[in-house]
Amino acid sequence: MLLQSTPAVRQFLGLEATSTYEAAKVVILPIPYEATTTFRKGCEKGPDALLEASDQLEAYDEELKRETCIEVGIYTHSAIADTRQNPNISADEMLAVTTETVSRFIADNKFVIAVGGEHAITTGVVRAYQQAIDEPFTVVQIDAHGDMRHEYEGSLHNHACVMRRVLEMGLPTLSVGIRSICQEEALLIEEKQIPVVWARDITNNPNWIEDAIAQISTPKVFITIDVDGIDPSLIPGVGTPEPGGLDWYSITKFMRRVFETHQVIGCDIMELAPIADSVVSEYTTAKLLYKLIGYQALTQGWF
Ligand SMILES: N=C(N)NCCCCNCCCN
Ligand SMILES: [Mn+2]
Ligand SMILES: [Mn+2]
Repeated sequence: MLLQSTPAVRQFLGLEATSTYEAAKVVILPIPYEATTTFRKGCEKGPDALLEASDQLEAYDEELKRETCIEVGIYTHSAIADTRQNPNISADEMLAVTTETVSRFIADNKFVIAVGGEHAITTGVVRAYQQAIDEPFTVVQIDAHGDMRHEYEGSLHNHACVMRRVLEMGLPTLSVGIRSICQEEALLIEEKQIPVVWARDITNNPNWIEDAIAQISTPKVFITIDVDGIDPSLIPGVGTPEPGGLDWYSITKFMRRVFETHQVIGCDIMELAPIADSVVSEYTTAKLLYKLIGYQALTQGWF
């Protein structure tokens, strides 16, 4: 059922595809939380910028040959842990409300896509899935950075530590697009043999997608996308841009293959920090989010 009245919360794709929460298969959860970003700030503005840009997306997906949003109800929830409203939200408060909110959506059998905000949020999202699912799942990370530091700038929940917290949950991981790590992370990756697809190897290996897929050790997968994993020439609006990132068709082809070969239980898209007078970062990120919904619909028989 499409809502007739204008919803109080800006909806992904605008009014073209608004669904009620009850009718929606997909719930988008804006989490404009920013507390530990280093270098360039602004990712607390990411969710709103993405939603505004999404108005300009075509409902029709020329790859899937479907109007995904018409066939798959998409509901955008109100923002949580909004540091624009309350800069003093603690990491523990953000994690608690994130886990509680995502848990509610999981219990309602929704496919959740959380939109940050800084990458530290992902700890709260993954906790919700680990509490809901009694089997291990692989956290597939798209990122320029390892984010495997034990702590950074005095916090265990710095955005540079999120994948260390995930590893501590005992979950298998696969990190893709990595091209910036510290010595501590290099030693950890070597010692624990953590699966990493290095950005530089992607350019040298035409079979990199299937080789990466082969490293996923569980049927279920959670995908966390730090948009700085994509090249800054495509998404310059990030906190710490690193050259040599994934291009559009690399990320979308990889995502489609992950959806085709594994059960994706949920996703998040983090670290979009829009640039004034430019829409390319938020538009590209919005389009990537829509592609994820399309691949889930395609592989789950929602079409
Ligand atoms: N977005 C991220 N995950 N960034 C990682 C933290 C930045 C580390 N800079 C280290 C600078 C040392 N001079
Ligand atoms: Mn990053
Ligand atoms: Mn990250």
